[in-house]
Amino acid sequence: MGILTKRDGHVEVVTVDFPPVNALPVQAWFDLADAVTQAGRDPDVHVVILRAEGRGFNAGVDIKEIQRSAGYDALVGANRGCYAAFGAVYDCAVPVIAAVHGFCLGGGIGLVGNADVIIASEDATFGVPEVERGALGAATHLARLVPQHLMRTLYFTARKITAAELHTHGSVYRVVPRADLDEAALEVARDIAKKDPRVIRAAKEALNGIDTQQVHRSYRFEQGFTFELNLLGASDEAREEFLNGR
Ligand SMILES: C/C=C/C(=O)SCCNC(=O)CCNC(=O)[C@H](O)C(C)(C)COP(=O)(O)OP(=O)(O)OC[C@H]1O[C@@H](n2cnc3c(N)ncnc32)[C@H](O)[C@@H]1OP(=O)(O)O
Repeated sequence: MGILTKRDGHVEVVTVDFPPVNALPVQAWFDLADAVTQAGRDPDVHVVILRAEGRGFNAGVDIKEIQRSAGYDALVGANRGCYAAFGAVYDCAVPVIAAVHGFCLGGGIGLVGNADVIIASEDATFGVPEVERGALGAATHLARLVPQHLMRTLYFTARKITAAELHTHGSVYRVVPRADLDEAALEVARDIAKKDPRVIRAAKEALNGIDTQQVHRSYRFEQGFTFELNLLGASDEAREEFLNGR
């Protein structure tokens, strides 16, 4: 359990393992950020794969941790941890390949939307249920996966979209059977790892440099509304509703 790392040649495989659903507590977001950043700093690493164990890739922030914590430390921590983890994927000095299975929700979209390549299994679904949780955020990242009006529709309705649908939009590169997911991600990773790492690192920096979307500022802007909704009490009500099963 935890954020685990394993080297496969020049590929660093970062695995998220927080049963039962990979809803990450505050510390795990920071640990994930550290693992991805450290991997990029290692000159022997040419590419990173981000994957998960268990029922789904990611269920977002640990809502229970926020609700059982007094004050706002866990809420602020979750927001700062997500900012750090999403940013680490984007800023990683080498390409990050997300290998997604099962559900990918909320914070999971933040990770995947900032990744360089997305491979998904046939069972994968993606969604941002923030409006039902009294939070805002990850629209920045969902907007990287689908066109604007679909992003808005998904955001306002909290509906999910399948890996196959994302493939039609070009954001998911390949959709494969669940049993083939790791190998499919490794196949792309090895292809990248074969190239001159000096060129690949320069290419990552160049692609970030010409990106029209300022992902860090954009997400930080969204987070401001999460804090407003918390001050209004709307967020607390939404989280209690989720935990009480309504
Ligand atoms: C910027 C980022 C923002 C965010 O990330 S906001 C949070 C966004 N995430 C969500 O809203 C996810 C909500 N969860 C779900 O939709 C479902 O769950 C799943 C699809 C992930 C899994 O569904 P199923 O397989 O039917 O399992 P289950 O019985 O619903 O959940 C198993 C246990 O996991 C707990 N759990 C699920 N999600 C979270 C979470 N995000 N934070 C804390 N706990 C969570 C449940 O409550 C339950 O627990 P118990 O076994 O004690 O009843």
